[in-house]
Amino acid sequence: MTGGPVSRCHHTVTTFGNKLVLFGGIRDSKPSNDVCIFDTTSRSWIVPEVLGSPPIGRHGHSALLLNEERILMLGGQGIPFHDAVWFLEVDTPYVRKQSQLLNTTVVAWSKGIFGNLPRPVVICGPSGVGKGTLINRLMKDFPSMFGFSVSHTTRQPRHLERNGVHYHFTERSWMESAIQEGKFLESADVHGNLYGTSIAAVESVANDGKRCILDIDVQGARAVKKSALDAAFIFIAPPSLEQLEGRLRGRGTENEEQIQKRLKNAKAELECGRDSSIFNHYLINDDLDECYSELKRLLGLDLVDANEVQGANSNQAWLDSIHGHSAALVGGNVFVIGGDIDPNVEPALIIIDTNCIVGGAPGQTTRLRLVLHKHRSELPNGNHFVKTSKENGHL
Ligand SMILES: Nc1ncnc2c1ncn2[C@@H]1O[C@H](COP(=O)(O)OP(=O)(O)OP(=O)(O)O)[C@@H](O)[C@H]1O
Ligand SMILES: Nc1nc2c(ncn2[C@@H]2O[C@H](COP(=O)(O)O)[C@@H](O)[C@H]2O)c(=O)[nH]1
Repeated sequence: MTGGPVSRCHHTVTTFGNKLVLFGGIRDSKPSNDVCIFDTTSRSWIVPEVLGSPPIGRHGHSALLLNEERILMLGGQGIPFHDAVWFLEVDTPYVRKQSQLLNTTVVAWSKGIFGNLPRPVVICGPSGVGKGTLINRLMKDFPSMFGFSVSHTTRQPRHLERNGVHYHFTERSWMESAIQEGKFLESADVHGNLYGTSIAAVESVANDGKRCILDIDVQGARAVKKSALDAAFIFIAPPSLEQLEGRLRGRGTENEEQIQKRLKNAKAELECGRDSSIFNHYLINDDLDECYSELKRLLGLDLVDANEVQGANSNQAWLDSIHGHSAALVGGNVFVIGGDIDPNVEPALIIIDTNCIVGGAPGQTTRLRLVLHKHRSELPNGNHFVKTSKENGHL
């Protein structure tokens, strides 16, 4: 409990049960992204535990409670179209579970996406099979399309491995606490070290509008399968255990004891790779070029020219820097009226359908749908469109 949030203006306050959820505004002359909750029964302020990567600070945005479980935050001055919709989950199953775990009030951020994002891809297979080689090639050929989920690990960095690029190299005690705090999507003991995918790692790729690639072991794949992340699962197998051993030795990054441990674990992993309740696809990495072509085919890239691939989300400029507008919810449709979209552009009417949204924290909320976007000049009766709509009983 505190005496209340720092004073501000151009924020939003949304009613949720007996609580008021305050977000954003100009605070200390800067756009803020903090969340404070006022309990109207006890008349006291609560500072919640905020999970997920938050949006950058904003003011002049609007906020609406959807289905008594999440608050849609829309726009904000200077906020680009691709960052305009965020959800603050206040009572979803994920938030309820985390509240129980952490024994405190929890809210969680999830970025809103129009349409479908391609599913994240989990690449799995025994150590030395060539996962990293295939993923590096994919990232090099399609840099604007794919982003790598940088895992945390307690193992020592290899020669040329960079912290924050290949892995976040971490102390076990730090990682164990972070896992307890719910910051990891999955984690596992692999070949004697702790590895894990943080929620932030997956979110950071998705927030860049890219398709996330996870290179994780079979225990991790099992855990991700059970999570809210709707991913495609691909298992990569070697042509033989002898060739796997040859590749591991040829790589020259492990000592004899570690090689033996990895080869021993490979046998169980190869059995698990055949489990069709987890893996959608099974590839044998014999000839590298052939395996890479097959991987591209599975990902729908076989007919795509790597040089022509652009980033996602290119046609939503109608939400660019929308602020000072008002928004109302009717039957799952968000009606956005007015607002300074751009000093040179007149106010508009925008209708966004939230009825089909899927996903949510930890991760993004997708399948938002644009129903209508009209400039003032395109609306009936020019300046009086709100009055006219009231008279007609609909917008
Ligand atoms: N099809 C292939 N034929 C021969 N060598 C290969 C093939 N694919 C990969 N390699 C080589 O095998 C070694 C292991 O590959 P890589 O490091 O990509 O494996 P990995 O599956 O990512 O292993 P880890 O899980 O331990 O990170 C590398 O030296 C790589 O050049
Ligand atoms: N469950 C997870 N497994 C992971 C993760 N990151 C990597 N891995 C797997 O560990 C082994 C060994 O990797 P190495 O870099 O030490 O050779 C390999 O199978 C990886 O796929 C993770 O975040 N979670």
